[in-house]
Formats: sequence, structure tokens, C-alpha cells
Amino acid sequence: MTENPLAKTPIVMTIAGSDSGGGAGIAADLKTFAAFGVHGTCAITSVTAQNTRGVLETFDLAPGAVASQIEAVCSDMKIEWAKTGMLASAEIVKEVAKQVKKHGLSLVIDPVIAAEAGGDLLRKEALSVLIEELLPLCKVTTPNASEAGILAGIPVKTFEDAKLAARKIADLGVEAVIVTGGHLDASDLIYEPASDTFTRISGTFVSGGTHGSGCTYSAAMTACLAREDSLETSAKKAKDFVVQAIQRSMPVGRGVGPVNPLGKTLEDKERYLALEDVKEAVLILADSPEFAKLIPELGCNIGMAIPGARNYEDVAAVEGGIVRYRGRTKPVGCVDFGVSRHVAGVILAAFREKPEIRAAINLKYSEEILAACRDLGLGISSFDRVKEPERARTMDWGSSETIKEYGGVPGVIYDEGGVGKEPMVRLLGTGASELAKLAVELSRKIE
Ligand SMILES: Cc1ncc(COP(=O)(O)O)c(N)n1
Repeated sequence: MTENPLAKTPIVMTIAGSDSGGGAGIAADLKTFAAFGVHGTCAITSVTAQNTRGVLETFDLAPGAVASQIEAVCSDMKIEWAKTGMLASAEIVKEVAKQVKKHGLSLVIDPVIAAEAGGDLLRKEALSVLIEELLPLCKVTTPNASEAGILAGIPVKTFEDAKLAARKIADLGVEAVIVTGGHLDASDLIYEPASDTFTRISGTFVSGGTHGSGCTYSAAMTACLAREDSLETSAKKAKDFVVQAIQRSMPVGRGVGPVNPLGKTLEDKERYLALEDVKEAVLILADSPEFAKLIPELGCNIGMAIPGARNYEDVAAVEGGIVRYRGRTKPVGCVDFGVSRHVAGVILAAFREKPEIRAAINLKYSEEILAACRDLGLGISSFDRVKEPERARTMDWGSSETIKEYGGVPGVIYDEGGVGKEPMVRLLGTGASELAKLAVELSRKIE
């Protein structure tokens, strides 16, 4: 029998609190583990009543309940790497230290002390236990600047402060200290006492929700280390991962928005689906000889945007477009993102008004084609290029104007051209292959 290739998937664990708002704690950790393709398990230390505006109440579990979760998992699965987040009380910290030793876990510690939006997550008396009993057991700890300052007992405001704090924390017996972001220039600082080396992973500040960013960073480190990446490679991957998760934060709640660790994974899937749909559309068009007569002089294109598209890069189309060559339909290049301005401009304008409209195709203009569109029951609207302001992008401007005037998104947007500008008809729809079928149907109505 052949072995299941997924049998080698690393299994990791997070020992942390739950955040009812779904932004930080085990929610962030498990999403991050999933994004890195490792199997995540969890032992909950505390249940927090929390949202984007802060922590309202915490309900710490009995240390025995934490131990029991770790036992249940470690007695059944092979866990090498684990991380800790919110540990709540001195008793829980002590119990976790016992379990880490018992199961020989390689540990990443995110020394969670308070929530970004407000609220203590570690009792005052637990801090010294964390420093004396748990930190010496870990392979890596990932404090932010303020946590590093608290652990080292010095204020951390500059890069030099961060270096000093990292040395002090390493003196507790930690194999590697990574002071993350927050200080001066958004870069991370790795300190490895064995070689007495500092490595700087540079970065820039990005805008977006950051609630859960520390959890996400340490979970990403844990996943990469479990996948046997080196410390430095893991730190680079974890940083890149947090940056894109912040950029994809969804505006939920009225406080600090949560990071979105699965945003890119879902976006990649949508990119794949959009590419496949445009490819299918191209096959439909190329297989229909009648369609060639609808291709404008300058060629046509068919595009499809991913949900939430922000710019041209988020719209798939045919590179170089689709042309008429010896009476046949010929796609010039391959289907890719960011290769069409024309249909992408139409789609982005329509999409802002009606998010389910994600596809467009441009066709030749003629009275007969418009009449056939009308016969098919499509809503039709137009814009006049003469009214176009200087320096406007025609498709963005024209489509937006038409949509405003029509009071919604029509099925057809046309213009009658201008000096040196070919008149054009564009069909809009929810998907590229559906639109290709419609275009073929239209071509069959034309002489
Ligand atoms: C359960 C739990 N764990 C960790 C954090 C820290 O995350 P942040 O500092 O981003 O609020 C949190 N708020 N809640």
C-alpha cells in the first residue's frame, strides 16, 4: 500500500486563550497554521469575552483543564513544535512548563501580557513565573518592543534598546529572541546568544488592522520551524505573512481590526477560479466561427475579476487580447492577471456599484449588434467620449458615468467613438464563460 503523502504533515499546538471576537488567540493561531498547511491543535488557557474594542472579561481555566487538553493531544499525535500565547495565571504557566518538559515540546513563546485594544491577559504575579520557569524552556520567544521591555526590565524605544533587551532575555536561557516590529522602523531583530549575533529583518509599516498580529507572527514562526525552515527563513516568512494578513484585514467591529491570516489563501483560490473561467470563455469563443464577426478592428478581450478586486492586477484577461485573423477567432497570448486595461476598467467601475458583476467583454459597435442586444432583453446604456475630461481613463470614467446615468449596472455599455477612437459595445456579466456564451448567442443573431 502506498503511504498517504499527507502523513508527513507537521502537527503543531497552540496553548493560548480564545478571543470571542475571532481576531487574536487561538482563532488567529489556527487560521495561521491552516494557511501554512500544518495541522493545528489547541489547548485553551482562558476564555475571553473580547471584541475589537478590548477585553471585557476573562474566564481562566483550571490548570488541570489545560494539562488535560495537552495530554489528550500529545498522547495521540506526534507534536514537536508548540507555541504559547495568553497564559493568564501563575498556576497555568507552571502547569504548561511541566507539560512542555514532559512531552519534550520545542516551544515558541509569544509573551502575551495585554491586549492591543486594552485589557490585561497575564496576571501581575504570573510574570515572574513566566520569566523564571517557562522562558528558559523555549527555543524562540517573540516579544514586541513593549513586551521585550517588560521582560528585560528596561524601556525599549530604539533599536539599541531592543538589542540590549534581547541580550537580557537571552540570559534567561532562551535560544533565540526575536523583538518584532513596533520599534522605530518596523524591522524585526533576531538575537542568537550561541553565536552572539544580531540579524535584522527589515520591513515597512503597512496600514490595516493589527489585532492578533503578535499571535499570527508567533504561529507562523511555529509552523515554519515545524516545516524545518531555518530560524532566519522562518522569521522572514513570518514577517511577510503578518504584513499581508494586516493588509487584508476586514473592517469588522469599531475598534482595532483583526488581521486576516486566510485572506491570501482564499484570494489565491479565487485567482485560480477566475483564470479557469476566462480560459473556458476563450475556448467557447474560439470554437464558434460566428463570433469572429463581433471582434472589433482593435481586437476584443474578455476579463474576470476576483471578488474584492482593487485594481487591474486583480482582473484576469487574455494578454494581447483576442483578434480576428483570416476570419477566425484568435487569442493572442495566455490568460493572466493585469493584462487588460479596457475590460478591467469597465469591470472595476461596474463592480464598485454591483459586486456580483465581475466579467466584461468588448465587441464591435453596430446598430445591428445593439438591436440584437435589445432582442436578448439586455439593459443598454451609453456614454459620449466627447464629454470625457482630459487625463481621465476612458473606461473608468465612461463606465462610471453610464452607471450613474442608468441608475445601476446595465448589461450593455456602448459608445459611438470619437476622433481616432473605435466605437465599442461591452457586455457585462457575473462570469466570463457565461458572458462568452451570451456573446456567441448574440453573434448568431447577426447577419
Ligand atoms: C486571547 C488573546 N490572546 C492574545 C491577544 C493579544 O493580541 P492583541 O495584542 O493583538 O490584542 C488577545 N487580545 N487575546
